[in-house]
Amino acid sequence: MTDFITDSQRRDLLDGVHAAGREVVAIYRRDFSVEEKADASPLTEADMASHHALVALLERITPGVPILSEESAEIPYATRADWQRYWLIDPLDGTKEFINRNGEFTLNVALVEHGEPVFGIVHAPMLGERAGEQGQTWWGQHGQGAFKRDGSDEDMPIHARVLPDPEAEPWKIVGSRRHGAETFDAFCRRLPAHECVSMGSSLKLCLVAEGHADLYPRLAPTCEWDTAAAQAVVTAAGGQVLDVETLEPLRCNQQESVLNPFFIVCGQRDQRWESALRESIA
Ligand SMILES: Nc1ncnc2c1ncn2[C@@H]1O[C@H](COP(=O)(O)O)[C@@H](OP(=O)(O)O)[C@H]1O
Ligand SMILES: [Mg+2]
Repeated sequence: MTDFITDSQRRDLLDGVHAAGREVVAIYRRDFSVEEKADASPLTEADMASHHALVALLERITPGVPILSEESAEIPYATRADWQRYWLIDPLDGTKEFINRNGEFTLNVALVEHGEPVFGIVHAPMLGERAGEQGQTWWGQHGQGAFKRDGSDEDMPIHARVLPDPEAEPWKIVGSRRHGAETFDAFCRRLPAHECVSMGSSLKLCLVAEGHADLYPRLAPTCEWDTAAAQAVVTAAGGQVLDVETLEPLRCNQQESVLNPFFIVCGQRDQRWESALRESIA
């Protein structure tokens, strides 16, 4: 459990992430330029505006705590390996969804302690009834639980749900709009009765955290900043984010590479999906 983030710091962080979200929304609503990064992935003005806003916020609230952002990731492992505690951020996850203007993008801020995401905020400024003003926000903190804000500052507790009897209620499986469709289908074919839903960005993990989805198998690459904030939400909501090979929780900052192993997000472990997973990745 982290007592590093006090209630007042958390309030300031949530306010600051919302302010960064409003900067992103202003860009979303006008014409914006799209560049290509070295790895051929897109970069917009909004990614950089959010990056600068979040870095300034974190430096103000927790001076001296190191920050690793998708947009300033060139910090060698020799330096990062000594970090006991750091902020890991993805200023705009789902950049392609942002460009397509379907609203399924998020701002992601995680506090990682000894490799474990212990606190996280995921903010989707263009979702919900007050899209573009308050949007929707999920946050979780070890020892405090997980919560959703939907259009207001009210924190509603959320929980990952117990897997239903699939004969009575099909399992809900969430997958990416763009990545890993073949392996996702191979896994789903081996499951009992289920329904699939597609979603962009770290919102997929939030759906499991709030009990709107049962499983999110990610059998395609992601980076640590894509998942850390939402992993903190999922675990605080009673769920898990597990490496598909070891079924151990994902850890950050364990090596030079910031690539995650393939993983599955669940409310709880269950033999039925574990055997489907083993067969589909064999
Ligand atoms: N080949 C690859 N290697 C690493 N990460 C990848 C990847 N292909 C996609 N991703 C990650 O997957 C995220 C999008 O996932 P999804 O399509 O499920 O929403 C991207 O986030 P960004 O939008 O922040 O770049 C990106 O980080
Ligand atoms: Mg991302």
